[in-house]
Amino acid sequence: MDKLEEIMAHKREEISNRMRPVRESELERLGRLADQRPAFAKSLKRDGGLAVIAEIKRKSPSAGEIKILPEAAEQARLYYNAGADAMSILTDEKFFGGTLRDLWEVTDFISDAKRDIPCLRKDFMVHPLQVVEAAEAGASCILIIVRALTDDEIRPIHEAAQIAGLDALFEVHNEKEVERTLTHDPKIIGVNNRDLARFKTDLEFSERLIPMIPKDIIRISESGIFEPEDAHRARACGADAVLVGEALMRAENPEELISVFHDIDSV
Ligand SMILES: O=P(O)(O)OC[C@@H](O)[C@@H](O)c1c[nH]c2ccccc12
Repeated sequence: MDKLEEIMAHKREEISNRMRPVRESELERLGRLADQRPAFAKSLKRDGGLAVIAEIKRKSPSAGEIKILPEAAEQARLYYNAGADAMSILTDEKFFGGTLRDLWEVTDFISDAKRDIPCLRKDFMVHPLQVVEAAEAGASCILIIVRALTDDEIRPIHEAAQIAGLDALFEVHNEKEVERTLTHDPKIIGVNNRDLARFKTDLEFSERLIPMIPKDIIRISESGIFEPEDAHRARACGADAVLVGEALMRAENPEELISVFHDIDSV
C-alpha cells in the first residue's frame, strides 16, 4: 500500500464513525451564508507576480515535525501580517497534526481582522459531510485530490461544495488526472509537485502539467517551493499562485519570503 492509499483508508475509517447523510437543504442553507465568506478563487489573481497561499502544517509524513504550534491562530497572525493572499489549513490529525478546530480558530481570527483572507480546508475529502464541516468552520474552499478518488466520488463532493458556496481546488499530479479534472468543469487546479505516494518533490511536474491547463482556470503550483528560484520556475510555466507550507512554517520572517514571491515578474 502506498502512503496515499494508507491515508485514504484511514480517512474512510475515521469518517465512518460520524457518517450521516447530507441533505441538499442543509447545503443550500450554508450556501445562503456564502457571501459572508471571503472568495477564494478571486484572491488568487494578482496583477503580475504570484499569489501566495500560506499553509499551516505542523508535521507531515515526508518532513516529520515541522513546527510546534499550540495555537493555529498564532501562525495565521504571522501569515496575515506577512500579506498572504489566502491560507491553507491542514485539518488531518493523524498524519499532519491539524484539527478542524484549527480551521475554526483561524477563520475566527480573520473575521476579527481588517482584511478578508479566504481559507482552504486542506484534508482528504471522501464525502460531502466534510464539505459541510468545512463550510461551518468558515472555509472558502475545499481540496479534491483527483488521484485518490473516482469520478463518481468526485461528483457529489464537488456538487456539495458548489451548493454550499465553496470553491474546489482540484489537485493533480499527472496528465491523465489533468484530463479527468477538465471533465468536471473546474475553476482552480493545483499541480502537486510532490508525489503523494512516495513523497518525492520535483518542480518539473508543474512545468509539464500547468501548460496543459487552459488559462481561464486558476493554476497553482503546490509543494516544494522554498527559494525564489523555485517560485520563478512556477511563474515561468504559467502559475497564478503557489501553495507553500514548510518553507513558510520554518521561516523566521515569512513576510520577506512572501514579498519575494509577490514580486516575481509576470511572464
Ligand atoms: O510544505 P510544502 O512542500 O510547501 O507543501 C505544501 C502543500 O502543497 C502540501 O502540504 C500538500 C499538497 N497537497 C496536499 C494534500 C494533502 C496534504 C498536504 C498537501
